[in-house]
Parts: sequence; structure tokens; C-alpha cells
Amino acid sequence: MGDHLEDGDLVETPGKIPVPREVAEAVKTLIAWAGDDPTREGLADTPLRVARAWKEYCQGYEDDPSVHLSRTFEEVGGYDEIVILRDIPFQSHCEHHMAPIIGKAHIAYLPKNRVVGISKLARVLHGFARRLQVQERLTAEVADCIWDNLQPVGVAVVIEASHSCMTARGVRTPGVTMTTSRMMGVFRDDDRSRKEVLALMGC
Ligand SMILES: Nc1nc2c(ncn2[C@@H]2O[C@H](COP(=O)(O)OP(=O)(O)OP(=O)(O)O)[C@@H](O)[C@H]2O)c(=O)[nH]1
Ligand SMILES: [Zn+2]
Repeated sequence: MGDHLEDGDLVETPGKIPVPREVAEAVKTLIAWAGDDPTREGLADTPLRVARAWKEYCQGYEDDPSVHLSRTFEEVGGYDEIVILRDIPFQSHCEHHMAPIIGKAHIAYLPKNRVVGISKLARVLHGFARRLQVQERLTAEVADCIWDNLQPVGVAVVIEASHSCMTARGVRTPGVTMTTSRMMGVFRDDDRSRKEVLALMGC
């Protein structure tokens, strides 16, 4: 654990990030294990592409999502109602199979004195989604990050997603979505507030 494989023998390609040779070799081994010939022409550069693709899928490890919430605005004309971002598409990968998780998130908070630029809520989501995840933890991490950094009156996060490890392999059950939610503050403690936010989310 904690090995980032950044030192050692690197494969350099102009304009692209270097790839440790052992990472490329690991992908080559995987291709052979899957049943194909990693030396055939069409697959020759695939190990490097896959290695770089995984760095991109997992870009969140280089992101501290709380930083996105450090810039807030206090001049909001006394606005003290729910702010909600609906249907934010995201992609992640499940930590059990490294298979795609594709879904959408609804993120809401009830501000106290200060708000954040709305794009930042999506940035927080992507910062945690671009890692190896389980949906429950992703949901909790997004909600906790907003709660800790904005100290609002309430936070609500609902995530609906389809897991390729269920649709494309294993039980092979397409069309199934998983829904998770985390309610904090007034959205957890007050029934009416929770109903209001869920109605605004269309849930
Ligand atoms: N709770 C939860 N489970 C997940 C998530 N992503 C994948 N899983 C499940 O993780 C479980 C892993 O089960 P295991 O029995 O260890 O692995 P497996 O033998 O590959 O299981 P199958 O998928 O049933 O073939 C599976 O049931 C997956 O559907 C997630 O985000 N949350
Ligand atoms: Zn999985």
C-alpha cells in the first residue's frame, strides 16, 4: 500500500505522462490472462494507454476536494433557502472489481450566511468519484466535505448509479440502479425539511 510507482524505469512518450514500466507490464499480463496476444499490433500500445487511462479515472487521488469549498460568498441578498444541484452526471470505479460506476448525484445544502459557487459542488463530487469507491462511501464523503467546510444548516446528497460489475458481469442484471443518501443537520432532524429537499431533487 502507498506505493505510487513513480520512480524507477519509466516509459516516456512525448506529450503524455510517463508510465512506470512495471505498470505497463502488469497490463500486458492482464491482456494475456484475458486470452489475447499482447504482442499483436492492435494491442502493442494498449498497456500504456490503459495505464494512462487509469491515472485519469483516478485523478481524484491528486485532488483535495475541500479546497474547492474554500472560496465562499456572503453577499447573497439574505437568501436562506435550499440551494440544490440536480442530475450531476459522474463516473467512478468500484473498488471491488475496478468496474465503472455510472450515475448522477443530487446535492443540496441550506446555507448559513455564505454560499459557494455551484460548480464547486460538482467539483467536490468528481474529486471523490475519481477514485476507487463504493457508492455508500462516495455519498458520505461528498456530504461530509460540504458539512465540514461550509458549516451549513443542512446537507443532503442522493446518488443514483448503475454498477457495471452487476450489469456486465457477475449476476449480469442490466437496468438496476442503486440509490444512496446522506442527510445531515436539518435534513436529518426535521421531517418537513427532508421531504422538501427530496421533492426538489425529484426523489
Ligand atoms: N454495497 C456496495 N456493494 C458494491 C458496490 N459496488 C460493488 N458492490 C458489490 O460488492 C460485492 C462484492 O462481492 P464479492 O462476493 O466479494 O465479489 P464477487 O464474487 O465478484 O461477487 P459477484 O458480483 O456477486 O459475482 C458484489 O455484491 C458487488 O455487487 C458498492 O458501491 N456498494
Ligand atoms: Zn464491483
